[in-house]
Amino acid sequence: MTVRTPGTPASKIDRTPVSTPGGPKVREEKIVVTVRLRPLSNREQSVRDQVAWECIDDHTIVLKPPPQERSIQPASYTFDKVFGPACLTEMVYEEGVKNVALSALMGINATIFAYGQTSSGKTFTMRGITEKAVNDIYKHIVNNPERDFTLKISGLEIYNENVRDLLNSDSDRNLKLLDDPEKGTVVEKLVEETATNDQHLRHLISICEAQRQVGETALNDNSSRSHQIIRLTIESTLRENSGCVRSFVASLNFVDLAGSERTSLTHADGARLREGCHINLSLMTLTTVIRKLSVGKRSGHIPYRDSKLTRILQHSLGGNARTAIICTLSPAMSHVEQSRNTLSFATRAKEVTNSAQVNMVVSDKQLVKHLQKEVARLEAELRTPDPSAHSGSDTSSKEKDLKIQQMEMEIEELKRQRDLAQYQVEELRRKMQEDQQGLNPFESPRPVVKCLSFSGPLSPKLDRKDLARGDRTRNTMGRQTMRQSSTAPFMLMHEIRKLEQLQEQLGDEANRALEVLQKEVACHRLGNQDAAETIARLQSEIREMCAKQSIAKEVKVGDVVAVNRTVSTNLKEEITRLHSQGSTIAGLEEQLENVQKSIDMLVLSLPSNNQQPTAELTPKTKTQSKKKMLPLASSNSVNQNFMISPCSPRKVFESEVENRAPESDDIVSCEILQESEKGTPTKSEEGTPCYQRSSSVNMRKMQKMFQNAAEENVRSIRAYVTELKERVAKLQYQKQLLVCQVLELEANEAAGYNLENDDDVSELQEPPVSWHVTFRNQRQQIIELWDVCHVSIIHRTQFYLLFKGDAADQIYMEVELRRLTWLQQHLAELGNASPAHQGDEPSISLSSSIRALKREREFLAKRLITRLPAEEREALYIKWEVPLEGKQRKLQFVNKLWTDPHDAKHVQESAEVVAKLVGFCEGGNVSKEMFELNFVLPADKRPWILGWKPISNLLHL
Ligand SMILES: Nc1ncnc2c1ncn2[C@@H]1O[C@H](COP(=O)(O)OP(=O)(O)OP(=O)(O)O)[C@@H](O)[C@H]1O
Repeated sequence: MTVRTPGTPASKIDRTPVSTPGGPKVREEKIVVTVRLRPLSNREQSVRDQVAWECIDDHTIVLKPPPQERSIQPASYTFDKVFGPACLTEMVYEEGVKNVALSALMGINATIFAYGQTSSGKTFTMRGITEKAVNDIYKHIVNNPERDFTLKISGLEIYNENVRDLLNSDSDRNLKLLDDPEKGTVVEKLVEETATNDQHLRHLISICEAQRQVGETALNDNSSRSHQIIRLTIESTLRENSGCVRSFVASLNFVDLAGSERTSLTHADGARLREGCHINLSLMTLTTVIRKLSVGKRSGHIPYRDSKLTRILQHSLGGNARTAIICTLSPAMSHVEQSRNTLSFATRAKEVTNSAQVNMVVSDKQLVKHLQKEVARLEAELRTPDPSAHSGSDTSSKEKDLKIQQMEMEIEELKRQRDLAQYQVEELRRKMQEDQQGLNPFESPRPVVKCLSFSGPLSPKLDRKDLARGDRTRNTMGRQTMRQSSTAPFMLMHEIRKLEQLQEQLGDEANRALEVLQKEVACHRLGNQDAAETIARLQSEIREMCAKQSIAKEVKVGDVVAVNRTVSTNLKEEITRLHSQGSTIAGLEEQLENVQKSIDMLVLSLPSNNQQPTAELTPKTKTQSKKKMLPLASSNSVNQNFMISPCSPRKVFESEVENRAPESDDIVSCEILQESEKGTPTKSEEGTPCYQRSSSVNMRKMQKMFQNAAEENVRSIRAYVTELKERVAKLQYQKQLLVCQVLELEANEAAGYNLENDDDVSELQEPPVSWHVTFRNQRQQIIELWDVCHVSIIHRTQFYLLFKGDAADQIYMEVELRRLTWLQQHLAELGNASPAHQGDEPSISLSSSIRALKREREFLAKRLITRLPAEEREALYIKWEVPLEGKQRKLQFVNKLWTDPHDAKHVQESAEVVAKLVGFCEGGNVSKEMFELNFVLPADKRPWILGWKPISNLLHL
């Protein structure tokens, strides 16, 4: 049989908090500490020992040394209760521990300790307390007939650190303590007897006491030489018919400790001395545990395991139990020091907090009983269908229906999810097939990744400002390129062809956009001959461009593979051809830029931009506005279609033909409309046909509608052109990337790598790295290269804020990295030599980069005043450690930005500051379009942006 520790009184425990309405779930409670001062013993009286202590009230005990004992300082101690020599044990029980002891009847573990020096009255007190508690327990049982109570008792003593069973007189052996993950510490094979009644219980208790080790010392004829623990386990359940299967279960421990003793006073030797040592040692551990617990449970390690006593009583010390300690004192002057120690222990114990809970248990036996009853009831119900039970079955059938409905819905949902998943798989498969066929490299970055991106880790970290390391990076990149598939050169050419097809497509789209715009202008009848002419000119240029491209198109993609034996020659030819075509893309960009300008002009001329509110219009302005407005409305149908699919002008035009009436008809219909609204034709100042204005409300409404439609049309075209521009920029980027790769291949070839015999490539191949990791590595490398190459910090900020690891950013990251690597190499080769001139622009050099960066920092320093309020500036100076009294603080501050590429926080904060100064973050809309990737010449040329231009010049793009 196994006794359970107080924290785990039963095998299947479902602990629920102490039911204190409105109170905390776990009852946190300090240990109840009382002091009992016994009368002077006969022995003490016989040696004329004097009384040193006095209980001055119910809570305070004071040390009052007699006048002749001048060396002893008076002292006062306060506790939950103090009991003087005249107090009976009953009072100690009633007022000191009863509450705690009887908690066990409600499922709360409880422990009552007696602590004190030898012969101070512990055993005397605990015997009385145990007796009183047993009385009360049985009184409670009698008073609560609705509950079934089971009382079990076990008794053990810890003698010389051995655990002995006090109910098993045959067993003299040391019982083992076992650690159970669920129950805590358990004493193996400890006898547990079930008490049949109070008499039986008392008898069992008396057996325990009789078994206990007692010996005579100089201070006590019957000195307890061991710590005794009598444990009552009380389990109570509501009686059978209640159907309740949960029980309260708790342990009530009566702990009579052996007394601390001084060998000098007990005159112990031999066995007594050995006992005394063990007693003192385990009490010392108890004191340490209490001391540590008194300063808080989280005060580090609590040495419960240092003695068997503290191990067994762990739950009573700061755990799941209510605990009361009675500290017993001898009043004798001769024991003042020992009594002081006891009071000091008591004072510590007052500060220890326990967390008691109600222990509920579901016993297997009860559960089986309950289930058997339930089964019997259901069987009976089935046998005799009772009409009253019918309504019940109706309810349950309704519940079933409801459940079935619910399940059907769940099945439907699951089916839907399955179909969706199947569809997604199909989509994925289709896309993969498309990718393999290389249908459209723009739609997804995947083909680029497959053919162009690095698969291995990037080059090692660059040392700051170490241009000489360019070689290493270059070689690493070269090797990385080499690690790509041996078909890389063919794939490159394949990619180039695909890009060209795309470029052609873009040209087509731009042309269509222009056509739409031209029609819009024609309909507009702005009289803006210039705009119409410009657009016509642009159209013819684009047509010309398309014609040029068709010659190049004659080389089919498939042909590339056919000529794979002369890879190097082909690549060189490709480069030459690309160089010759470089201006085409630039031209396309420029043309689109012009289209946008034309649109801007249109926007400026729209009624909304120069029209006053109708009520305030002068007759002249009214005439003008009407003149502009009506034809625009007539073309509305075209542009509504255009708005639906701005990226697919082919569709737009098809529907345009179907839906749109001739322009002249539109005008006529407008005229008719106005005529019918009793307007009179008139002439404008310019003498162009004009339409009668209507003063009616309907006419005003119509005007408003037309105006809105016109604005919408222009906005749509504008958005479309912007998108085209972005796509052209992307195309440019991809082309650059290809050129970079071709250059690298050439360089590698020149360096002796055998492109066509790449047998050991597989050996070099490294496991694929996830895009996220690659992105982080690439970004870090880019940041370091920016620093090394003194790249514009505005550019750095733009790039840093724009590309944050999106899958679609791969190509941009690679191009940036390649450009920078190229630039680093170029700068290293050039050193500080005077740069050669490329056309009108001087080629970039290290010193020119540094100068440009310096100018940029000066510009940003000036912006500090206009962009940031004084308080924010001051805060930044403090944060960035710019001396408050220093000169040129603005420049000092800006000079600190973007200076440490290895500090991620510094980089982030630098980017944030620069973004604020330049105004990137305003409105929170940082878009890729906004940056235009620096391939389109910025309208607002700043010296720092020019820093990039020579790179493209050097690449002849
Ligand atoms: N409150 C009291 N009133 C009268 N007599 C008392 C009281 N307390 C203790 N005594 C007597 O004092 C003597 C010693 O008491 P007791 O054996 O209980 O001390 P103890 O602390 O258990 O000692 P030990 O640690 O050596 O076992 C006993 O003879 C006991 O009857």
